[in-house]
Amino acid sequence: MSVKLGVPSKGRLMDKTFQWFEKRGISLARTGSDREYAGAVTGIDGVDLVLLSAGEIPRELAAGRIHLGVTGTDLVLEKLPLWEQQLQEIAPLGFGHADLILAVPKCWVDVDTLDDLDAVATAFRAVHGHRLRIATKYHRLVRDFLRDAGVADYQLVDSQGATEGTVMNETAEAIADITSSGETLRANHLKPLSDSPILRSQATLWRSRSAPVTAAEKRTVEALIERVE
Ligand SMILES: Nc1ncnc2c1ncn2[C@@H]1O[C@H](COP(=O)(O)OP(=O)(O)OP(=O)(O)O)[C@@H](O)[C@H]1O
Ligand SMILES: O=P(O)(O)OC[C@H]1O[C@H](OP(=O)(O)OP(=O)(O)O)[C@H](O)[C@@H]1O
Repeated sequence: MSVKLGVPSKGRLMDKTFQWFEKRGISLARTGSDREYAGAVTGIDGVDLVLLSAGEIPRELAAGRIHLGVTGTDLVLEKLPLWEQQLQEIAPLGFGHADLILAVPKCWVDVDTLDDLDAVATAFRAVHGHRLRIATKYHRLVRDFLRDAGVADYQLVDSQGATEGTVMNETAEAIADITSSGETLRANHLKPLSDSPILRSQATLWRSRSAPVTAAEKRTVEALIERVE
């Protein structure tokens, strides 16, 4: 048996994760054809690379099907309410920085803060007969944040991608999504509320607290952590 290391299977997170491990003398590589999700680890013995969707890595760690995994703080906090009992944070990786924010149409000139949003949400319900819709895939984080801020007159609309387009498509009035450069918000005529972000996220290496390990695998996990910390 080997230690399983889960890494995002595509895009910027995968490339930067590979570079981060490479700098620490551990080479991760995809093997096979472009479309084959197979990989290999060299530079340390007894570790298997498991290529996964970034969004599924928290669940795989919590279930103990992988021992170590790289994914964003946002995805862990959204998907695992009791994450500290299930995972141990090993190291922030210094990339994949993004803020989870609430954004509204730029033309809402009187709405800049959560208090403004609260006022608009109440008025919106009175005028339209339904609650102001916020599109997001971060249901738990947004709900908790708005509850703590005392905002109640809204409904969440599920959006698993292209969330900034929902306002233009008239399926939501506001959005909650990750932003880094702000380009996507600007291109879709949205502005973030000026309050602090709901969450600041970055790519992080996590260890599962529940993955079963033999004595040899435990030594491998600890050796890998020592190499990268
Ligand atoms: N523009 C961005 N800049 C930096 N990090 C980002 C950006 N967008 C998303 N991320 C981060 O990348 C991680 C993966 O994002 P996301 O869930 O969108 O995955 P994905 O690329 O759609 O992949 P998959 O569909 O396979 O899960 C998240 O932790 C997120 O915070
Ligand atoms: O602030 P920016 O630098 O413009 O980045 C923000 C965008 O990046 C992510 O989308 P991604 O490209 O992962 O696609 P998605 O719509 O499928 O989530 C995120 O969901 C935003 O849409």
